[in-house]
Parts: sequence; structure tokens; C-alpha cells
Amino acid sequence: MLNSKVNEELVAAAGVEEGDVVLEIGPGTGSLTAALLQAGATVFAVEKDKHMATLVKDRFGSTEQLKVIEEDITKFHIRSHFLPFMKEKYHATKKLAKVVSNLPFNVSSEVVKLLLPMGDVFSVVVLMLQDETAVRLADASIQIPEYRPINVFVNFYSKPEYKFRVDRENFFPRPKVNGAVISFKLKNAEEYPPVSSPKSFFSMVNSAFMGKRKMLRKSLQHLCSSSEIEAALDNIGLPVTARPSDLILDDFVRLHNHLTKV
Ligand SMILES: C[S@@+](CC[C@H](N)C(=O)[O-])C[C@H]1O[C@@H](n2cnc3c(N)ncnc32)[C@H](O)[C@@H]1O
Repeated sequence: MLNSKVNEELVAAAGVEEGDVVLEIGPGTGSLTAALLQAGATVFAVEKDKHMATLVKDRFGSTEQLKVIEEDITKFHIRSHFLPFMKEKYHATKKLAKVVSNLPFNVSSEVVKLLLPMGDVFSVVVLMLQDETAVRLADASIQIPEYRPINVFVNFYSKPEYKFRVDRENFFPRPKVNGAVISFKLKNAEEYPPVSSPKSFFSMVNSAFMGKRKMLRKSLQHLCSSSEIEAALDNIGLPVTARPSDLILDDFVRLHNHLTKV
């Protein structure tokens, strides 16, 4: 990131304040880390590249305010490593941590899937993503060609908000596309839509989209007979010919709950 103002805006988008504990993924040379430390946060940085991890440790020296771990975030067990760190910093308080990260665009969806169900650890996840991805994830409207299970997932676990666009000129090396900052305010478990099991719910949603152009009464046939699916759709006020792109999160929840009662 060449523009330090963008880093400050990322920090502000997460509402980082003095005393906050922040998980930063991929600190690189530490430009965002510097802005987080400046805001008074205690930073737990996970960096996959050995050279970068050393560089960022050397840059800030030994300080209580920063811990750098050399690990790939997609293989890192956040709960077992980050939770003890967070508890130690927050002492006995029930405060939640935040995630602020400017990651390579190619790992962003994996990171989103990993972090959004962690509302018991993080209050907010603020990420720099490819602009197109940020627009798509922040928009829960159906009937757009990009509507996918990930949209249902994002809205199940969080309240997404597109924050601002970051032109590609601000990055080095310059990517082919613009970036954007998106914030996901994480829900806690009591706020999740009422489903018997998120695993069975997302398995149904994924199956529904497998045949994107197919009607649900066909694509969900491995779960129930088509007449049972039609009855459930009718019961929740949807046409029996509905396709996955006709259903918002609540509709999927009601459909799942009807089908699992059958
Ligand atoms: C876009 S750079 C970060 C730049 C830095 N945050 C800044 O603001 O200047 C991405 C960093 O993420 C690291 N990274 C990439 N994949 C990672 C992963 N799976 N886990 C942890 N770090 C990763 C890279 O080594 C690199 O240092």
C-alpha cells in the first residue's frame, strides 16, 4: 500500500480505538500495522512469508503492542492461538477483537469463510478486497447474475457494508483491478437465523445453487420428493417453480426448516 491515508481509513472503518486487540492478516512490510499501532491497538499479525515476517518484526522491534506469527492464515487455528492472546490483553473483560487486513485478493473468499462465523471472537472484520468482490458481497439483492451461496453465507453471519473504493494506483505492484474496503459486522450466535444446524442449512443452499438454472423442486430432490418441496415452497409463499435466485436468506431459512420437518 503506497498511500498511508488509505491505511488510516481502513483503521477508521473498523473503528479501531486505543486498547483494541486486532488480528491483522498479511502485514507485509507493515504499513497497515503502523497505522493500527498508531491508533493504540495491540496487533496480532499473521504473515505467511518468512522474509516479510522478519521484516515486520525488525521494523517495530520488540514491543508488547505487537506479536508477529509466521503462518498461513488458511492453515492457522485462530481459536487456539489468538484467543489466549486476546484474553491476556483484555484481562477479564468480555470485549471482542477486530480484524483489519489488506490481503492478496486470491485468498479473500477463503478468509471470509473462515472469519465470518467467529462472532464470539470478533465484532467486526474489515478487509481490502477486489472492488468487484466487495460490491458483490455487500449486495444481498437477488436476481443479479452474481447471486451465489456466498451471499447467503455473508448475510447469515454478518451485516456487510461497502465502505470505499481504492484505486489500483495506490498499490505496488499495481494490480489489474481496483480494490475496495468492506466491513462485516459479525452477528453473535443468538442473532443467526434460526436453523437446526448451519451445516445442513448451507449444504441445502449449496445444492440449490448447483443447478443454478434448475428449479428447486429438481435440485433438492436428493433431500425430499419434488411434491414435498413444492408443498414447502407453496407453504412459504413462493411459486412451486422457484429457482435459487428467487430466494433471499429468510426464504432459504424457512424452506430449510420446512424440509427438515418433513
Ligand atoms: C497485499 S500484501 C499486504 C500489504 C500490507 N498489508 C500493506 O498494507 O502494505 C499481502 C501480504 O499478505 C501475505 N499473505 C498472503 N497470503 C497469506 C496467507 N494465506 N496468510 C498470511 N499471510 C498471507 C503476503 O506474504 C503479503 O505480505
